[in-house]
Amino acid sequence: MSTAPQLVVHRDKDLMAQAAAARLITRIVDAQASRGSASVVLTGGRNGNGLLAALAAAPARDAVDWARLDLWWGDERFLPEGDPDRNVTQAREALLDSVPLDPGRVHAMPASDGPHGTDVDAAAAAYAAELAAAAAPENHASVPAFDVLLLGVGPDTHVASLFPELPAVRETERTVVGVHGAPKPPPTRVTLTLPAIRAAREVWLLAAGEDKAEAAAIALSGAGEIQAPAAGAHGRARTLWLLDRPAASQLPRSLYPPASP
Ligand SMILES: O=C1O[C@H](COP(=O)(O)O)[C@@H](O)[C@H](O)[C@H]1O
Repeated sequence: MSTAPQLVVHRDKDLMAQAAAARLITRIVDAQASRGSASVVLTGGRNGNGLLAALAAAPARDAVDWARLDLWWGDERFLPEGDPDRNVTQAREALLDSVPLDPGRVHAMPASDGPHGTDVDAAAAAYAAELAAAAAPENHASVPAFDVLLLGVGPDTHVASLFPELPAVRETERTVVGVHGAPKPPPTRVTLTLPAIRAAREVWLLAAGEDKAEAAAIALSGAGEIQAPAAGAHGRARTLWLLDRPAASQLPRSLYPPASP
C-alpha cells in the first residue's frame, strides 16, 4: 500500500470530528478482531480533543472493547499531573473518563512532578523505555506497531511537539525526546520523534479551521520535514489527512480531492 498522503475534506470541523471518530471506531474494532487488541496514539490540541469528544458521543463507541486498547501519546506538555493544559488531562475529560479502559494500558507521558522531577530528558527516556518494552521482540522494533497514530497539525506545521527547525525534528535515532524552548506554550514538552511516528501502520493528520490552511498547503506541497514537520509524518501502510473545507482552502487544485463535496 502507498504511503502517499490521502486527503479527505469534510464540510466543517464538527463533521470532520464525527467522521474521524467513526473511522477510528472501525479501525479499532477491525484490529481487535484480527489481532486481539489495538493500539492508538493520541494527540492533543483542538482537533484531537474534538475527535475524542465526538467518539464519546458516538453510539457505536460501544462496539470497541475498551479493555483491549492500548493508548499512547504523541506528545505532552511537561506540566504537573492533573494540570488542565496537559494533553492527558484534556483527553480524560473528553473521553477517557467515560469508557471502561484498562488503566494499565493507558500510557500517559510523565508529568513534571513525577518520578523524574523536572528533568524532561529523563522523562522522555523513560517513555522511550516503556515503548520499547511494549514492542514485539520478533519485530526488533523500539516502539509497538501502532494501529493508528493521530496528529493535530499546528498553524506553523508542527505535529506532536516537533516544531520547525528545533532539534527534536532532526532526531533520527531516539524515539522520544525532551523539547526545550517550544514556540507554543508551555516551552518544555515531551514528544515522539519522526522515526517513532513513521513506525505506525496508519498516521492520520487532523487539520480543521482556517488557521490551518497555510500549514496544510505547505506540508502537502513538497516542503521539507525540518521546515514543515507535518510533511515528514507518514504511516507504514497509510497516511491520511482529514481536513475541513477552511483548512483545505489553500491547497493546490491538483491536491484537492475531486470527489469531496
Ligand atoms: O500543543 C499542541 O498543539 C498541537 C496542535 O494543536 P491545535 O490546537 O492547533 O490543533 C497538538 O497536536 C499537540 O498535541 C499539542 O501538544
